[in-house]
Amino acid sequence: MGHTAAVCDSKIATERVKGSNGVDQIVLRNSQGASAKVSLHGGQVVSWRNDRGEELLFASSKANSKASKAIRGGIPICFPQFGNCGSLEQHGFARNKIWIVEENPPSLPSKDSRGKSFIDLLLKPTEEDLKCWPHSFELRLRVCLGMDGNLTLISRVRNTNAKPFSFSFAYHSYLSVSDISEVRVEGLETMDYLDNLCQKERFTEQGDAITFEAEFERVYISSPNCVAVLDHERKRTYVLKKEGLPDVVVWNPWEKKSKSMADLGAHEYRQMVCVDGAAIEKPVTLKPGEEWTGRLEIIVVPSSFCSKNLGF
Ligand SMILES: O=P(O)(O)OC[C@H]1O[C@@H](O)[C@H](O)[C@@H](O)[C@@H]1O
Repeated sequence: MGHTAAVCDSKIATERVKGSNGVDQIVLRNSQGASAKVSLHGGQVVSWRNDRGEELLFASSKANSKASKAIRGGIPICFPQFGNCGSLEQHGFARNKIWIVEENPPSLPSKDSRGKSFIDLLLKPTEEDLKCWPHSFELRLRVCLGMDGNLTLISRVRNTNAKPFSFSFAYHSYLSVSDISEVRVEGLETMDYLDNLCQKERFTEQGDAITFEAEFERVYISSPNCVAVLDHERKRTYVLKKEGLPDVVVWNPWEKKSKSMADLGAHEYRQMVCVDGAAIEKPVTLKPGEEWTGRLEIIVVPSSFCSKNLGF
């Protein structure tokens, strides 16, 4: 992690450290000892720890250390394309670009800053980006760590072009779990989904909750704004609350696919599940000057708390 230097964004003191891929990361801390780390590579949250120092996001032991690649784990930002649905590279270019810290971004509601440690990042297209996606935009990301340790990501996309454009977006959130066989995703019952393992065919979720026993790759359409991921072994529940993000992606590569992924350890698929707040099925369209906001808050609670208080 080498060099450290103080970064003051004038609102809150944060720290800048060098990531193992050589790209700077911003460390956010709250007064309770929780922390989050955001890489300028991709605007990707690469670590989120609670006040006991436990890592809440999965990070692969074989994560690529090249500065040109997204890290396998954390929360990569997929923009302006999700997956391979388009002419761009898989999941779009934003996760592979170097973002900058923005000192004075346009204001956000006070709930997205009050009492929180936060950092604002900005991505604008380069000449190179404009050749493959000819739309001028500003993509802003605020990452906030609350007093309670909650993690909130707020993305804003502004059309700075003279013509409308459309895009897809996802917070590709790799949650750390004890073992995938212990995991249950609640809140997506009866929802329609596109199954990426069946040529994106549309089905309706029949089960009470999602459990995992094979490769899983679905986009749940127009899903509720609150989804819970329960880890029975750890008795820990992640609650994802989203705004402006109608869809939820649920992904686990399972054994065979993970063997083909050079940056994932042989059995590491068991320690992760991706549950993403996303806008995929209906791409977002912005007219010149318009702005879109997509907000994801992740809360971690004991599982007993969740079932009693969150209505699952
Ligand atoms: O390996 P990547 O590009 O980070 O993508 C990871 C996975 O992301 C998922 O969202 C896709 O549904 C999978 O098909 C893909 O393999």
